[in-house]
Amino acid sequence: MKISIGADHGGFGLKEAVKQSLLAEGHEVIDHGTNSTESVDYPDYGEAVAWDVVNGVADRGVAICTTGIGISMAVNKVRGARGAVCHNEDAAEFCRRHNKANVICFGQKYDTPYMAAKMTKIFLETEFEGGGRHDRRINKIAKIEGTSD
Ligand SMILES: O=C(CO)[C@H](O)[C@H](O)[C@H](O)COP(=O)(O)O
Repeated sequence: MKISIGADHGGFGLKEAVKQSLLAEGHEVIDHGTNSTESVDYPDYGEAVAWDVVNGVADRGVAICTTGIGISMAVNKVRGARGAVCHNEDAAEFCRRHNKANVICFGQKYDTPYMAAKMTKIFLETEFEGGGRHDRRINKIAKIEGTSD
């Protein structure tokens, strides 16, 4: 798959680790940076990842900051992006199965490289269940933001 990834200075180290795990799994990676621990602004990186996914440049996205919170807020401001902050495997699975998340968000403060790589793998390999109630809810989210899914 083609994966867009981005992080601010607070997520830089974890981004590098997740990027390496993606490459090792044979994925193509679009890396929007940042490329050091020099202070930057997380909305710039969340937005870049979200647009890649929404525009079909990437199949899925990974966005990382210190907590995962700020960058997920930025991701979710882009119409059609569904960013999910995950800190465990169950969340990584269910954000796909029920919520059709297209961007997974991590917090370097909470998520180890091992766990982030594991959650990313689950996120990429799990399909949206679809079906009546899940489609209906995704469509309601799309309606809130003025898009159809
Ligand atoms: O976690 C974040 C946003 O939710 C960011 O990664 C920031 O690093 C965090 O807000 C701390 O900011 P600082 O400029 O690194 O002190």
